[in-house]
Amino acid sequence: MIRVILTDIEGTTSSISFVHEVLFPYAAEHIGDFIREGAAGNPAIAEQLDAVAQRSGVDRDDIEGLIEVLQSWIRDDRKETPLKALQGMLWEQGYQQGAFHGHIYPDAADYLQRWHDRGLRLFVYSSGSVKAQKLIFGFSEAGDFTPFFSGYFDTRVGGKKESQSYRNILEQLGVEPETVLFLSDVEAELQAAEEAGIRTAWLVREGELPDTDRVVARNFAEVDDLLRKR
Ligand SMILES: CSCCC(=O)C(=O)COP(=O)(O)O
Ligand SMILES: [Mg+2]
Repeated sequence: MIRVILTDIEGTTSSISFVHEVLFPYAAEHIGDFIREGAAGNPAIAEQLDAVAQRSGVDRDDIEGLIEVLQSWIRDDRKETPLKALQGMLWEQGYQQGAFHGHIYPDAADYLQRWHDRGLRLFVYSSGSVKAQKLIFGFSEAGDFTPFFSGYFDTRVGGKKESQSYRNILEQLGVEPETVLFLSDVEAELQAAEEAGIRTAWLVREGELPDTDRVVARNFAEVDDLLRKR
């Protein structure tokens, strides 16, 4: 029986276009000045720049070089943990200033609340940092959804296409794999979760349905139908 829902964000609870056409461009526009102003005096930024330098091989004192690396990672949608941490800090400014609100599909908003009220425990697993996850749900256009979530996981538990990451999550949650349903729009993530014994549903929100043996859902109402049948 499913007792835990673990959900991806981009393409699952929220649109890919919001992430790629609003969040990423905002980060690209502001990250240079954010780092130039904070590199020396802000230990949280400095810590991430240490990691960018280590990962890229660019000299730690070459601030413009590090910014260039970060810009290229944004362009290439690289799921690098220090980039994701810095993006979370930047987006906090954007949300707080009202530059944008988090997108959440109406069906996701509806069923997250219903599942919470029904006693299911809800967790997020996204490549976006935990801070970014709390922001998109906390400042969503439909209100604050953070009270419905019991916890958040990001790439600090490992990459989303690696089965060990899901084993790490199971260990932290202290639950049996077959009690967890993972929702994602990316098949390689579903495959990795299944290798850890977790149940999955593939969110295919647009376009043709794939020819697959996997459990597929168009939206969270269809996921709910699956839950009720299990
Ligand atoms: C947490 S909102 C920003 C999402 C993000 O930065 C990202 O890379 C999307 O990753 P996901 O694992 O949610 O597909
Ligand atoms: Mg996704």
